[in-house]
Amino acid sequence: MIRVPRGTPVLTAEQMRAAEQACFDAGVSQEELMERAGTAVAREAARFAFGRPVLVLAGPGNNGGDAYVVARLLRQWGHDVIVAALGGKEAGAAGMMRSRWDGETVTLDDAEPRPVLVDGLFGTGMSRALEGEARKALHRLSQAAAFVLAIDLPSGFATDSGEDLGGAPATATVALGALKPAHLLMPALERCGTVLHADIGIPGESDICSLSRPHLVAPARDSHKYSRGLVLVVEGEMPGAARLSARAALHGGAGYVMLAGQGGGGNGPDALVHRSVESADDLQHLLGDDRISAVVIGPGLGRGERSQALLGVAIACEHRLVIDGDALTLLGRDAERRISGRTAETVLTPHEGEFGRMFDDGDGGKLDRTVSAARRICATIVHKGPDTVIAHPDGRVVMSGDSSPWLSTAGTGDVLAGLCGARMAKGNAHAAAEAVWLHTRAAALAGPAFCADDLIGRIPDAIGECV
Ligand SMILES: NC(=O)C1=CN([C@@H]2O[C@H](COP(=O)(O)OP(=O)(O)OC[C@H]3O[C@@H](n4cnc5c(N)ncnc54)[C@H](O)[C@@H]3O)[C@@H](O)[C@H]2O)[C@H](O)CC1
Ligand SMILES: [K+]
Repeated sequence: MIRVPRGTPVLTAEQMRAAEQACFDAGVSQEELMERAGTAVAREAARFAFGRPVLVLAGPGNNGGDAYVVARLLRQWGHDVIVAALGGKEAGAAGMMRSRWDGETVTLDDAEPRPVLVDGLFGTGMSRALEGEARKALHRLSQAAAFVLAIDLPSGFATDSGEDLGGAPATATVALGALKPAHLLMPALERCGTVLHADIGIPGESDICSLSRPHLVAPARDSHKYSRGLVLVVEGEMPGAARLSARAALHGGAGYVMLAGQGGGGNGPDALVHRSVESADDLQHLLGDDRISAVVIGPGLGRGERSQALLGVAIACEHRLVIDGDALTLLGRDAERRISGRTAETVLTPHEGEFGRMFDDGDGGKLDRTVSAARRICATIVHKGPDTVIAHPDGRVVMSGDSSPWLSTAGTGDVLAGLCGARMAKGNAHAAAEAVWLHTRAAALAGPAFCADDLIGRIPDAIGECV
């Protein structure tokens, strides 16, 4: 189920205001923008209302201004609409839209619940916790509604971090002009419901965009296993995890996958080549093979001295490197010092706990913290979770908010690490986003209650949708 529009620019509140200002400077009035915003939302409200009575919440700012446009248009189209207002601007576009509403208006306190609620209390201007009458009424009215449509954002969530400031959930949200980080970050991500993007003529340029299906190309006719990429996966104390990564790399498009360690390869596919590595010196020797395209270390690595020594050799090598799992824990707060000097492309794939152990928490949201860490460490960070943030050192960011909750099972992180290795093997700058998309899509195809081995089996189908 596509919850968020794919490949769509994501703008922060400040970037949004700058984009709106650029429109005003180009001669588009705030009233015109508000009319476009309100029309886009009214069309969706009419679609979902099915003729049921509508209650429109109008806040004190421009989100409220949009709400008055929605109410006026729905009434013109024959819908039964009442506005519940919280204060309200006299001046400006919002004041004008408020004055053009000639239907019934009640206070939030007096508002009776109705089946369809349009939430125009607060949007990107949310600056502090929602309290008092506004919070009480919003929760009372949204809980009683059968369908809640939020204008731009569900009221009560911080635009740039997705933090819950006392907000209430929506069934669907119409994102105006561009997506905002809150549409793709927990907990707001879960409260937006289905996000619809309304292009209202605000050109939104951004380094941040939502994840989209990659365009992959089938191997050229003269390809061979080395030209498609040799991925070496380092085995550690738990060889099964490395085997999951290695199998994921094989199905993820690598031409040749080598499993290097003491595990003997287990009963993995015969296509998986096992090379015995006892010591760090053995690994160092193996990494001297310049046919290697990418190295994956961390899944099941363990945290003992031998693991630390293997990690040291992998970091020092000249190959593209994926660092996951135990290797991230071994790096800890030393990550920046040990990784930032690498010349070859490096991708770290931490979950929230591993990220917190490597980087100071800082007070920003997940997006800010990941972007800042990627810049500092000069590596790509795939900050995993239901809201995955992929931050590149050059400032490019891809956000994904559509992953299956069934991914919360052992080994799926190992699979993603192997997929990253396979996609990096071709040396493209979008490898991490490709891997995350394939991982997310394979999970959707695997349906409910899959295990990591099932997930691997679905990767070719996901690739099939991209070539
Ligand atoms: N993106 C677009 O293309 C357009 C967006 N529009 C709409 O404008 C809002 C943003 O409007 P703004 O006036 O900046 O802020 P809000 O309406 O979200 O908030 C109103 C006002 O409320 C005050 N406030 C903030 N937090 C609280 C709180 N916790 N309790 C009480 N009051 C609070 C604060 O002073 C805010 O200024 C955007 O979301 C769109 O809906 C344009 O209308 C059209 C183009
Ligand atoms: K809103």
